[in-house]
This record gives sequence, structure tokens and C-alpha cells, in this order.
Amino acid sequence: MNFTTSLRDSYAGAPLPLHLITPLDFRSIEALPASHRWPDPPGPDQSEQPVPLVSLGSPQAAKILNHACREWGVFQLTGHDISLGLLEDVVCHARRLFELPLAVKTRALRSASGGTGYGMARMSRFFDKFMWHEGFTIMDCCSLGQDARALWPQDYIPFCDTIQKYQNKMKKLCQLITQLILDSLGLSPTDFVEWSNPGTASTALQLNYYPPCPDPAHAMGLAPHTDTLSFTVLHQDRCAGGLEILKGGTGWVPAAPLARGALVVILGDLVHILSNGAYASVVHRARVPETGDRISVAYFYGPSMDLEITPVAVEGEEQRFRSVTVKDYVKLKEKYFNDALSQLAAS
Ligand SMILES: C=C1C[C@]23C[C@@]1(O)CC[C@H]2[C@@]12CCC[C@@](C)(C(=O)O1)[C@H]2[C@@H]3C(=O)O
Ligand SMILES: O=C(O)CCC(=O)C(=O)O
Ligand SMILES: [Fe+2]
Repeated sequence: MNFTTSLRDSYAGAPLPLHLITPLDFRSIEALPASHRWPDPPGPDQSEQPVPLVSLGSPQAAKILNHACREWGVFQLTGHDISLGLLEDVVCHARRLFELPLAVKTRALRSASGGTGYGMARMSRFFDKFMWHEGFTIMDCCSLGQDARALWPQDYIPFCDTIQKYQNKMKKLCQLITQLILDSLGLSPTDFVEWSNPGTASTALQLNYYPPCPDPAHAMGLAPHTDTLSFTVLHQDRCAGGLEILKGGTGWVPAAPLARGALVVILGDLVHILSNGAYASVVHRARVPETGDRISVAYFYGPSMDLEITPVAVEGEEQRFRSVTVKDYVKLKEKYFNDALSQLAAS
């Protein structure tokens, strides 16, 4: 029998120790501890260059998307059909979750070999300092029900309903974005079926929380990284003090939403491989806000774990990466993190 690996299963072989899963009890801290103090993270670049804006339905959308994917690896997205009400609801539920006492949140702690639940970002083990961040990862409705019940035994249904509604809307939006990206690379409708089959797509939803910090200038919300799957659709609850992207030749550029409801689409490693390196898998990080807290909601989207990705052939250009299945790439990323792409370089 042929069993398909899910994103969730793919973490089972790489258990993490508890001290790399359980976050600090941020509310009990009055000064930034040495464990969370980063040696002078450089501030954002002051460049006026804004992240390109793709407005779905506009006649310019395809052209701007093509430019944004090549030059930036990120774009703002408006004209989508995710209502402000739903975006606000999901942030409200995330806030309700992160405001619970640590002892309650740890009832839904990610297990050592699990991919879902409450805890530090998976990538924490690649850094010698801890991040000023706590997260909650959701991959399927079965684990969601279990975790939500552990958090709110009497009242878990509204959380599950909102998350499910958000996941459904995001999945449809991501199919559309996949179609636009594949079209812009000149791929065919057959490729689209493989890359965006809603039944087998690899998806994860991550609620990110950056608590109020006593010394934000020396703390790091999420350290520099690239996202693994095709792309990530990010909703941010504030228009300042958060996501920054590393733009070649410029430095760190802030990528706060241009307007309420504008989403930010961050290209990931799989699209970089597919495009033979033409589309940037953008390095990004999250800073800690100067005042108050910050919430972001990240939806990660990619094809089936069994899909084999071969870079598109471009005349006169060498193939930069070996073909790889999604599940093997996820394993490479787990092992080599930010060096995973170079491990895949065609010799
Ligand atoms: C699908 C996923 C992407 C992610 C790993 C995960 O399985 C779920 C959590 C995601 C996240 C969020 C914070 C940054 C990141 C690098 C991490 O450690 O966990 C991403 C992962 C990723 O894109 O590789
Ligand atoms: O919170 C943010 O702005 C960034 C989140 C992010 O990069 C992620 O969840 O992978
Ligand atoms: Fe990210």
C-alpha cells in the first residue's frame, strides 16, 4: 500500500527537546534576559522603495506580480475576498489564546516529534539566542479540536469554527495565487493541477504572537529565515514595527500592510526551486514592536508532499537545482535550515 506523508508526519523523525519548544513566561519578565538579547540587530533600511502591490483583478496584476517575484520575492495583495471581519476575528481568537496563562497554553504544547500546537518556532534550534515570540501551529482539523479543547474545555467551538473558515478561504486564495505564479512562469494547466490540488496540498496555519517587550531594540521577534513551502500569505494586525524583508542591494525593508486588509505574500523555497532561482525566496524577519504587542497570522501553502519539483527549463540557462520531492526538501530544510537550497545545487 502507498501511504502519503503529510507535512505533520514529516516532523516525527526529528524530535525536539522540551526547552526548544516551551516559550518563556513573557508576562513575568521585567528586563530582557541575556538568553533573549540579540547582539545589535541592524535597524531597517530607510529606503522609500515600497513592496510592490498586486491588486487582484487589475489589468496590471500579472505584470506587477512577475516583477515582484523576480526583484523582491514578496508583494502586498489587495482585491482578495477575505473580509476584514474574518481577518479581525482570527486575530481576536489568537489574542484570546496567547493571553491565557502559560500553564494553560502548555496543555496544548507541541509534542517533541509533533508539528502542531503551542510553542516556539521550529527554527529556534538553529540560533543561540531565543526569540521574543510564541506561536500556535495548526495543520489539520483533528489536532485543532484536541488542542482547542485542552485550552478551553467548555468553549472551544468558536475558535475552531473561525480557524476552519479562515483555512478554507485561504486555501482558495492560495490556489488563485499559485495559478498566477505558474502562469507567469509559462507553466501549463497540467502543472497547475499538480501544484494546487486542494485535496493533497500541504498547508499550515501559524498564529504568531510578539508580546510587549522591555527592550525591543535588542530583541528579535523571528530571526532571519526563508519559508519552506511555495509561499506564505501573511495577515498582520498592525501597520508598523513588524515584518522586514532583506532586499538585495538595499538591506532590511519594512513590509507592513499598506492598508487594513492588505495581505503580504512571501515567496518560499519551493517556488524558488521551480523557477530555477529566478523568483526570490525572500529572507525575512520579524522585529518586536516599540510598544504593545503584535499578532500575525501566516498561512503556508505548497503542493502535495509527493510532488517532484523540477526547475523550469529556460533556454540558454543551466539547471541550478536537482529535482526534489516536497517531502525530501522539507527534510533537507529540517537538517540544514538556511543552507538547504545550497545542498540542492546541481553540481
Ligand atoms: C509548514 C510550516 C512552515 C514552518 C514549519 C511549518 O511546518 C509550520 C511552522 C512554520 C514556521 C513558522 C515560523 C518560521 C518557520 C521557519 C518555523 O520555524 O516554523 C516556519 C516554517 C517554514 O516555513 O519552514
Ligand atoms: O510575523 C511576521 O511578520 C513574520 C511571520 C513569519 O515570517 C512566519 O510565520 O514565517
Ligand atoms: Fe516566515
